[in-house]
Formats: sequence, structure tokens, C-alpha cells
Amino acid sequence: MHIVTAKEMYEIDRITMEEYGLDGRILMENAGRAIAKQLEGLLSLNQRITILVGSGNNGGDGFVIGRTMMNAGYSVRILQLVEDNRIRGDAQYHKQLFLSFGGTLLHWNESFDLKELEEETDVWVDAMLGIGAKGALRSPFSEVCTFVNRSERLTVSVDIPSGIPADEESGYTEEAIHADITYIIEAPKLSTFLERYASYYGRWEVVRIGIPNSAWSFIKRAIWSDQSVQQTLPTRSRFSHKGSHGRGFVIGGSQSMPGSVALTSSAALRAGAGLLTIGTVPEAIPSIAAQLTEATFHAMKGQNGWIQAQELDLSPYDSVVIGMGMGRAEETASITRQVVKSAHCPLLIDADGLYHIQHHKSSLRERSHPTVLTPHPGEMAMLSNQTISSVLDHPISISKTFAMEYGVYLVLKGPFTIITTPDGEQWVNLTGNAGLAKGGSGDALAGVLLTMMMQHETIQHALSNGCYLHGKSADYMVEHQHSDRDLLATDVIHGLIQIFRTLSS
Ligand SMILES: NC(=O)C1=CN([C@@H]2O[C@H](COP(=O)(O)OP(=O)(O)OC[C@H]3O[C@@H](n4cnc5c(N)ncnc54)[C@H](OP(=O)(O)O)[C@@H]3O)[C@@H](O)[C@H]2O)[C@@H](O)CC1
Ligand SMILES: Nc1ncnc2c1ncn2[C@@H]1O[C@H](COP(=O)(O)OP(=O)(O)O)[C@@H](O)[C@H]1O
Ligand SMILES: [K+]
Repeated sequence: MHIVTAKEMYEIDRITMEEYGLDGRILMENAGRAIAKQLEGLLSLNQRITILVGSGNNGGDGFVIGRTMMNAGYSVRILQLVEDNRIRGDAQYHKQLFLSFGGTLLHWNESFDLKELEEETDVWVDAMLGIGAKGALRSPFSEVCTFVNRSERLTVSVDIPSGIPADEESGYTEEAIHADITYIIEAPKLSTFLERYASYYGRWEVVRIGIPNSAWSFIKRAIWSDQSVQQTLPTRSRFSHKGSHGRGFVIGGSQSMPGSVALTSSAALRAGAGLLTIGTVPEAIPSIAAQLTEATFHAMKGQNGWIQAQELDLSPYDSVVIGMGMGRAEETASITRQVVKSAHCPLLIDADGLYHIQHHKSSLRERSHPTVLTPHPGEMAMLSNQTISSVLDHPISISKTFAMEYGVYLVLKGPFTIITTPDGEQWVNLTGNAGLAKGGSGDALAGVLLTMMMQHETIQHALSNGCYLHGKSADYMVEHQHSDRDLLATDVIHGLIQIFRTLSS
């Protein structure tokens, strides 16, 4: 399923209409009918529907929904918020149809009594503004949206909750519709995945309206779905041996922080690594070894409890991860730079490793093997010289610019993790929950990703599947054994067992 900007969606509509010849009025009919079908499944016949329409094509969808629901036996009213002469084109065509079918149309005016309308309403359908919304809500939209948000009726939005933008834009108003459900037309828009806007959508579903599959070919941004996982997760051969499943090297930890490297390694093993070696300071080995009997160790030279620069033979390894629990001391900065230069295999840099490369980003471009960076928004802000709030508002464009500029795979972590390739293609992972919002989750993810990188031919598939599995395990554990308060990274690692069992059954 693709993810689009407003501009891209308009282009897809244009291609469908001009190059394939599907009339805009038919697209609007399809949109309204697809949403009406969902509403019929959701509502009983005694629930009275009030549809709020604006001047654009989003309102046009509202007129089709009105006619279709009325025909299905529902009591429907439409409140038009703009003057008659503002409704044009396809929307005007469908408005006329609604009227000729005997629909009830109310017009907004200064003295309109919304309270009275609310008394005759069980469900608000918000068809005021869609992808054409610009800036803060103007009157009377702002008053109507404020009223609807205070009303305790079910609120269903068409395509986008009115008042929020489709893209990574600011300028929205807090009165934007807080929908219970949003029926998104054809493809989620960027704002569906932005922290600032996601909650306005409520629960969302995508409805198809007949856009041809080939019209999407220029869109390089999509959701990583259950189906994507089924198509790309490698199966195990009956004749495989430990070497077939990858030999990984985890570099990290310090005298005072042995835990995170233990989590990464445990996750890598549980995710199916063939062989795993942990490179850490000698002082950290006993505590890690006590938890992980399956790993082997490479005692690295340390200074003051931190890993220091040293000769390292990385040639036996299929993938390397560096950074977790390593600390920010100058000693570990040197080893990070050295590994960036000498790892002739896929390399994942996380946590303190990201801190160390912030002033050496150009060295990433010189690598001839894939490099993966896994920042959370704070680390992304540091790497891209932006503020955290700018990263949260523009995660999709900032990731893309960075990944393309430095030739890296970027996994920008968060409630919706964004995976970007050096070519600028992007995938959004939807699994995971707030139980992951605690120390240790990122360390576990790094381990799962390390293993996936060793087992997939395509790094993007590895990263997307790794993020999916990590989040899916958290979802499973919160649903069956834990809550999003008590979930620990070790529980997430344990939950992988169930996820793999389900995927292979
Ligand atoms: N073929 C297609 O394209 C299909 C499109 N489809 C549907 O169309 C939707 C996009 O339609 P659209 O482009 O007409 O934009 P839409 O969001 O309805 O409204 C724009 C109007 O709103 C106004 N306005 C803007 N900002 C405002 C604000 N802050 N406060 C107040 N008013 C504001 C603006 O006024 P203006 O600024 O021009 O004065 C303009 O008149 C899309 O989301 C989907 O639902 C489907 O039917 C499938 C086929
Ligand atoms: N609210 C949330 N919903 C879903 N996933 C989340 C949420 N918060 C955090 N995560 C996930 O948890 C992990 C946290 O990583 P990170 O911030 O590096 O944590 P750590 O401090 O454990 O290293 C990431 O995979 C991120 O996508
Ligand atoms: K809307």
C-alpha cells in the first residue's frame, strides 16, 4: 500500500482521468460508494447521519455518500458550509444528483443552530476538507469543527480529518476534526504517520476507488505490510548449517554498561543468527556470558572501562553492529571510525556509535558495503543538525535527504518507523506499541536487524522485516501476556518465538 503527498495523489488522479480515461465523476462516485459501503457495515438503519460538506471534491464525495446512504434506507441530511456558487464541477454534478434523488440539503448561515442539528444526528460524516486543505481552518469551518469535536456523536472523516494537512506541513489548527474513524481514499497521506497529526485520524481504513495499479509506479513510498513480510522473509532450508544463517559480530558495551550489548546479542540469536560473537571489554564479559550461553566472545582492549582503538579482523563476519552501551568517550570514537573504514560487510551503527559519527558523516559515503544507521528522533536531530521537533514534523523528508546524501540505509525509529534506502525509497512499519517506548527496545531491534541483514539478499527487506518482527512481537506480548506498561525488551525478545511460530505455520 502506497503512501502519498497531496501533489502525488493529484497526479495519480490526473493520470487515471487523462491517460486511462476514467471520468472524475466516476472516481467520485466510486469514492463515495466505497465509503458508504463501509458505513453500512458500521451503522444500524436507525442511526441518523449528518454529512458536513465544503466547497471541494471532498464535499463531492460527501454528496455521493449522502445519496447512497439515503438509498440504502438511512435518514440523511447534508449541511453545506459554503455558498452555492462555490460548488463546481464533479461536486456540483453529485450535489444535483443528491437533490434530484430527494435529498435534504441545509445551508450554513450566521444564525444556523448546530445544537438543534446535533439533536437529530447520531453520526457526523466530515466531508468538509480533504487533500486540498491549506493552512488554518477558516470560518465557518473552524466553528463547525469545534462544535463537532465537542459533540459526543460518532465522527467519520472522508479521506482526511478536516483541518489537518496531507503533508509534512505546519499551520493546522487544533480545532481540526478528531475523527473516530477515517476512510482514506486509495492511499494514506504523509500526515497519517506524523506524531502531530496521527491521532486526528482515529482508526483508519483505506478504500479503493478504481485507480489502476500501474498509475502508482512513480511512488517510491509504501507501508511494509503483512503481505510484504510473507513475500520476502527467507525460509530455512532443511539442509542449512550454522554458516548459512550468518556469522555476526556485536561491538559494544563497557565496564559500566554491559546490559545493552547483552540485549542486542540475545535478540540477534533469538532472531536466528547462525553464530554470534560479542566484542567488548574484558570486564563486561562475565555478566554477559552469564545470560548468554550461546554467544562467543572477543575480549577487546579497553581503557578506563571503554573499548579502545585496536587491530580487528572483521573478515570472518557477514555483518557487524557497533554502538550500544559503548559510551561516548574519545577511545570509543576511534574504534567506531576504524570499524566504519574496515568493515567490508554490511555495518549497522546504533546508539553511541551514531554519536561518534556525527562529525565524520562523510566517511560513510566512502564505504563500499551497505551501512545502516538506526537513530531515534533525538539521534536523527543530532545527525542532521535539526531540532527534534523538526525531525518529528518532517521525518519522511529529513530521512530521505539524509539517506541519499550519505548513501546509507536509515531506520528512523518511532511509533511509525521509517526505513529509507540510499536511493530514497521509503517504507513505513506499522507494528509496535507504546510498550516499546523504554530503554532497551532499540538495543533489541539492533540485534534483530543484524540477523536479518545476514539472511536477506536485499538490505531493505532485511531492515523492514526486522522492524516488523520486533514490533509484532511487542504487539503479541501486550495482547497476550503483558501490558504496554510492564513490557521489557527481554519480553520482546522472548515474544519472537511466537511470531516465528505463527509465520512458519
Ligand atoms: N479526482 C479527484 O481529484 C478526486 C478527489 N477526491 C476527493 O477530493 C478531495 C480533494 O478535493 P479538492 O482538491 O477539491 O480539495 P478539498 O480538500 O475538497 O477542498 C478544497 C477547498 O477547500 C477550501 N479550503 C482549503 N483550505 C481551507 C481552510 N483552511 N479553511 C477553509 N476552507 C479551505 C478551498 O478554498 P479556497 O482556498 O480555494 O478558497 C477549496 O475550495 C480528496 O481529498 C478526496 O476526498 C475523490 O473524490 C476521488 C477523486
Ligand atoms: N510508541 C511507540 N510505538 C511503537 N514503537 C515504539 C514506540 N516507542 C518506541 N518504539 C520503538 O521502540 C524502539 C526504541 O528504540 P530507542 O529509542 O533506540 O530505544 P533504546 O533507548 O532502547 O535504545 C524503536 O524500535 C521504536 O520504533
Ligand atoms: K474530510
